Amino acid sequence: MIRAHTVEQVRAAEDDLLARLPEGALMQRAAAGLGYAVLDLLGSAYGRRVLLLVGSGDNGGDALYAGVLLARRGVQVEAWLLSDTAHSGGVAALRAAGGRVVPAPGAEADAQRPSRDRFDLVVDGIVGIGGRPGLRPEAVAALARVAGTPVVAVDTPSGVDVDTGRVDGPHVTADLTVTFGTHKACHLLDPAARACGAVQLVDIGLGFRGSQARTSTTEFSGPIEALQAADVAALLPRPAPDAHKYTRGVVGVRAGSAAYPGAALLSVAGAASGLAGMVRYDGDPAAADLVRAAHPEVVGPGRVQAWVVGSGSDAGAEDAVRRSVADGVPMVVDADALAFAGTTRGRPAVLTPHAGELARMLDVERADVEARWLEHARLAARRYDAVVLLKGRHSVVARPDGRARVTTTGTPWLATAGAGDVLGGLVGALLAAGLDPFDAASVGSWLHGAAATLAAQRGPIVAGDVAAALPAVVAALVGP
Ligand SMILES: NC(=O)C1=CN([C@@H]2O[C@H](COP(=O)(O)OP(=O)(O)OC[C@H]3O[C@@H](n4cnc5c(N)ncnc54)[C@H](O)[C@@H]3O)[C@@H](O)[C@H]2O)[C@@H](O)CC1
Ligand SMILES: Nc1ncnc2c1ncn2[C@@H]1O[C@H](COP(=O)(O)OP(=O)(O)O)[C@@H](O)[C@H]1O
Ligand SMILES: [K+]
Repeated sequence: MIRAHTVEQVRAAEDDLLARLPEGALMQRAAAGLGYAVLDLLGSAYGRRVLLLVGSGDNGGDALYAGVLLARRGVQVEAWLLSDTAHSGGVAALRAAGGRVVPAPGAEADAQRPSRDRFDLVVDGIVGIGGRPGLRPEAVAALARVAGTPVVAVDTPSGVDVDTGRVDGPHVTADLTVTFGTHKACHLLDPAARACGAVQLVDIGLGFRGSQARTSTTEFSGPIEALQAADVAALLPRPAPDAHKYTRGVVGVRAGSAAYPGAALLSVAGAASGLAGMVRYDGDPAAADLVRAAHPEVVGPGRVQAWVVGSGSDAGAEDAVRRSVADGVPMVVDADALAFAGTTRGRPAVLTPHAGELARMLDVERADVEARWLEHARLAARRYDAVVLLKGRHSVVARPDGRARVTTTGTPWLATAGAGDVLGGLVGALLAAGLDPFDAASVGSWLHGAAATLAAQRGPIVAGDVAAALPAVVAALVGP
């Protein structure tokens, strides 16, 4: 499990460790991890040209000492200091290792112009966890001079809001972010996560004790996690040796309509992933004929352990929600049914809006949701007293108490019509199999993204391909 920690928590953990280590040891660990990551990306050292953008703090210090490691291996390293108080030990060490140091803008810098504007790679050591969101003009100007060059961000892409994943104003967009000790929220949550590129964690020995909530300071707070393959494997329902179809759980689908029969098929395809014992379809008769033709194992209405409601339900959504709520079993509320999500209060439920649907549910603009994914998912979870799975590039699953998980599997090819219907069915199957709404939503979202990535290896995908790839993803996790 990846757990993001706040800046405050990182500082506290760092204090514990600093007290036990010789001065500078922690920075050397970080810089070594960073330096080797840069070497990996460069593929070779001798004669390659790397630019360090160095701010006033320890983030710049990490960049400078990584530059020392690179210079010793034959990389031509140049550092542009963006402040006249850059890490002095790091500056001296880089000079001693043969690196070129260009002072901060001013009289001295005018006398010593940067050697060139062409580099193989830029290391962003402008600011890390000590940075305020946004960039100062000198940083913006320096980045503009090397636009188009691959960027490795030190700890965080400078300019993003580390603890919320928000992006207000100019920021670095990296190809790789090398972070230290633990992930931070900005590595998981969009839009900041998009600015990170790939994220590599370097272990520097930081330890985190006690509850994460301990040091939380905002009203809507709580741990932020990202499931990994092993976590999903551990949570996946598997048939007991003496299982029969009813003990494995029955999932019911109330989706699709005469106008949208395809939604019934796709919702059922997600539910019929094999993770529950049986699938029932209870919807439009014409859609039911199509469902039976495509999925002969699907049966008609009856008792279920979870309902999936709303994908393509059209005018039937309100009635489908009402009848499902009356059953008292956990439910997935998707698409057309989200307009009636208020009536599920007090029942275990997973609401699965995309950003536009969540904006309507909260009466805000879609752009607001897309600027602050976590905050809006948490707000909706609390307001609707349900688990909210806010779908997007990095989907966010939030509980009413603020705990949240971010899905990092997936591919942009998944942005295809009907993909959400498959997801709803899959989450319903996991609910029916006995997972609680938070686990069902986050495990389902992880599997859905992984299945899309697998299917997309053969080329562009449609929603049905995602459902078809689910068994192979499950097999890779838990074996046949
Ligand atoms: N905390 C830890 O556990 C470790 C931290 N290390 C490094 O230290 C970094 C944190 O260092 P610092 O606390 O010195 O903080 P930073 O280096 O992130 O920023 C320091 C200073 O930058 C200036 N600043 C703030 N916002 C700015 C902006 N938007 N534009 C330009 N300048 C701005 C401020 O004067 C601030 O004090 C981490 O991100 C990491 O790279 C590592 O060396 C090792 C371990
Ligand atoms: N850019 C993206 N990268 C990865 N996954 C995406 C992206 N955009 C959307 N998705 C995923 O694709 C699915 C789309 O679902 P949804 O918006 O409900 O579409 P539909 O209503 O057509 O089924 C969601 O699971 C969402 O997380
Ligand atoms: K940085």
